[in-house]
Amino acid sequence: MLAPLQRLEQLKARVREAIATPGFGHPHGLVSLALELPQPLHAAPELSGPRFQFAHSHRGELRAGYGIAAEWQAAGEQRLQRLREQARAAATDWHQLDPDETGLGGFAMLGFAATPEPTTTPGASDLPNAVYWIPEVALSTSGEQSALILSTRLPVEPEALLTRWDAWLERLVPLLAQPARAPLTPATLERGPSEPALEPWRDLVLAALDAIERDGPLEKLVLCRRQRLQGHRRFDLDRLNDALAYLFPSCQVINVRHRESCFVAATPERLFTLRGRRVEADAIAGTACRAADAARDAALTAELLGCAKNLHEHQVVVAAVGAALERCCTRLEPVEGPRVMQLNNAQHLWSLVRGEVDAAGDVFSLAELLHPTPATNGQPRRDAHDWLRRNEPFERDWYTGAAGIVEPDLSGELWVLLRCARVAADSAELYAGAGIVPGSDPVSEWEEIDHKFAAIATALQFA
Ligand SMILES: C=C(O[C@@H]1C=C(C(=O)O)C=C[C@H]1O)C(=O)O
Repeated sequence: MLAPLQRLEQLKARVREAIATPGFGHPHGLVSLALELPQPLHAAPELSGPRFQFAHSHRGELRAGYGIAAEWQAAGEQRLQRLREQARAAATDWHQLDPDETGLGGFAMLGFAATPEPTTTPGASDLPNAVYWIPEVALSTSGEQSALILSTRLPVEPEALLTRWDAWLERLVPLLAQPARAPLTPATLERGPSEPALEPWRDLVLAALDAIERDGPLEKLVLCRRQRLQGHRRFDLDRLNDALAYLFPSCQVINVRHRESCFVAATPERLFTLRGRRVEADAIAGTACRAADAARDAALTAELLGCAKNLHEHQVVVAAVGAALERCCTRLEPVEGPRVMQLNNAQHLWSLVRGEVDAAGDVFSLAELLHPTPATNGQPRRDAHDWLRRNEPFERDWYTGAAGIVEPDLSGELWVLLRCARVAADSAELYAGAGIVPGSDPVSEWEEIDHKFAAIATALQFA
């Protein structure tokens, strides 16, 4: 193993050396070059242009990408099947070079909006409906091992590639060694109106309850709100990432920026993890707030575990996740849970559903089967989707979509896009929702969503 590469000039020399090797001479396909970095990275520094980040403090994991080496976009009912075909074709011709034996390599990001219909509201989104994206430059940290990974389509002219990659290294490498910056004085953020406002929200919840209680298939609907926050300074993504990692160390801190605004989330909920043939999915539904006083907090936890309405809301999700996995698994393990997942601003009922997928299983087929779960949409899936399309006052865009890292063998992990905001310059739009089942009360659900908004709102104050 080579000594850790600490300086820009060393990395540039390594890149020049690598570009001259046969790996770059293939007449087609993709090549990724991984070079060892000396220290674990906790967050990916901000650079202008397209970027994404997935950072998980407790796990000590970071995956980030900048620029676009290759990407495929899709919308409509077939969006995941179409991306799957393209990802499969790309995977068969993707050469991985790992001269430092880091064990790390090129990867892609898969992300998609809540629903496959393209947005109809002008300006509502600057993210593609669904995208499979191989970044030109990536950072990867797993435990103590870190790498910088450069990827390109082939064939490529070596001198042009070297010029391009040198420019990336010059922009990025000096930022990797920067010490954490001192936090800013928390800013006052002005709350804009909530969409819907309280009265129309009450009507919406009552209409949902009516639809559920009528003789029909609907068992559960998840309704959401949008809240605008206006800051007095431009939000700083590095500081926002630091604050989210500090406040939510057990959540996945996600950023995705394709064009202008940055979609940011600190989500506790995995859609699934697929490693080898083993799949693990979270079922999270049923929420209580936290209390500063330990005895009160324990009482809230006990209440949540004993609340029939929350247990029913949770069970609907467990059953749907189990049924989805049954369709692609050769073996399912007994469900683990519900237990309580505690976050800074909320606590949730949480169960784990695990199994072994059949030979056809990959991230795309699992995403198709599992997304959206009744945790964010409702049950049954199609009826809930149609009801929400007719009744929700705005488009969800990527909120309650999913995103994550896909390995070249099409295994990987996707996260449900919750506790999120679309951040542009000095303003942010926050999205959050709550599950409605018989017994749900409009005002309690309104307050539950306020607690969920607090996840990103608190971090934005320090950005
Ligand atoms: C829809 C959201 O959260 C979902 C709804 C929950 C609930 O209603 O109890 C809990 C966790 C999430 O699955 C959100 O945070 O926006």
